[in-house]
Amino acid sequence: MSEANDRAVETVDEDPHEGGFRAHAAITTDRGGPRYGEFSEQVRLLMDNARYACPDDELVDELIESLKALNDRLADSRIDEWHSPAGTRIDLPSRGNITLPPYVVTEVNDNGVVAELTFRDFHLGGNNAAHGGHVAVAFDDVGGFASAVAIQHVSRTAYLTVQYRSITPLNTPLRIHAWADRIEGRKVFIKGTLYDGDRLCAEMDALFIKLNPGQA
Ligand SMILES: CCCCCCCCCCCC(=O)SCCNC(=O)CCNC(=O)[C@H](O)C(C)(C)COP(=O)(O)OP(=O)(O)OC[C@H]1O[C@@H](n2cnc3c(N)ncnc32)[C@H](O)[C@@H]1OP(=O)(O)O
Repeated sequence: MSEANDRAVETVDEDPHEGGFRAHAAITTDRGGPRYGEFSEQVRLLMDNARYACPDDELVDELIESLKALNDRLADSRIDEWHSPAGTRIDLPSRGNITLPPYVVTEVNDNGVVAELTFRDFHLGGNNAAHGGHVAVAFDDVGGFASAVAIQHVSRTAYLTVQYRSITPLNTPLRIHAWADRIEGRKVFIKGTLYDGDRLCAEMDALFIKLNPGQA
């Protein structure tokens, strides 16, 4: 890591370790400012381009210097996970979390959570199709969302299985749906589907456990 990264990590306050139940709900629409979404999009584009790039030596030298400079500037603005915009900006795709495949929630109701999800170049597994791991990541997050909606509490994935039914395309708006199939005490059984139009790409069967107060 760079010097700026070392500095940033040293100055982050120790997390009070409150587990899933935090005193302050991390839901915002303004952290990072009005152009934070554009910033996230540029980062995603960087990841997409890097996935497919084949730079020559001269360009690699140039890019390394540019990226070092960018990373130094970004590292100076690092804060702890609970206060960063990424993961809390509910007005942005995947709450502004660039590590997730971008999805936009279109429905939240008794039937669960529905979202429009697009795997991008960065999510390539092979042969222009999404990597299966990224499909599972999408199910985990939208499934966790559906669990939170069903029990109005934070829960954590105990298991998650994916049935890959057909190829999941990149750069195509897909429909992901997750819902609570049944709830037994702290256990929330979540099911999910991923469709490209009428074609079923994958299905999820998962168990989320409602966290106890203070549970880490
Ligand atoms: C707008 C904002 C949206 C916000 C939306 C945000 C969405 C984000 C979603 C991301 C979710 C994640 O990725 S979470 C990260 C990935 N998951 C993890 O790291 C979890 C690691 N594992 C754990 O922490 C733990 O094992 C837990 C919390 C899952 C369970 O531990 P516990 O709390 O001690 O519970 P425990 O007593 O063991 O189990 C409770 C009951 O569940 C059963 N059980 C527990 N695990 C399993 C299992 N794998 N398979 C079957 N059954 C199980 C037990 O038998 C028991 O049943 P019975 O005897 O009561 O019948």
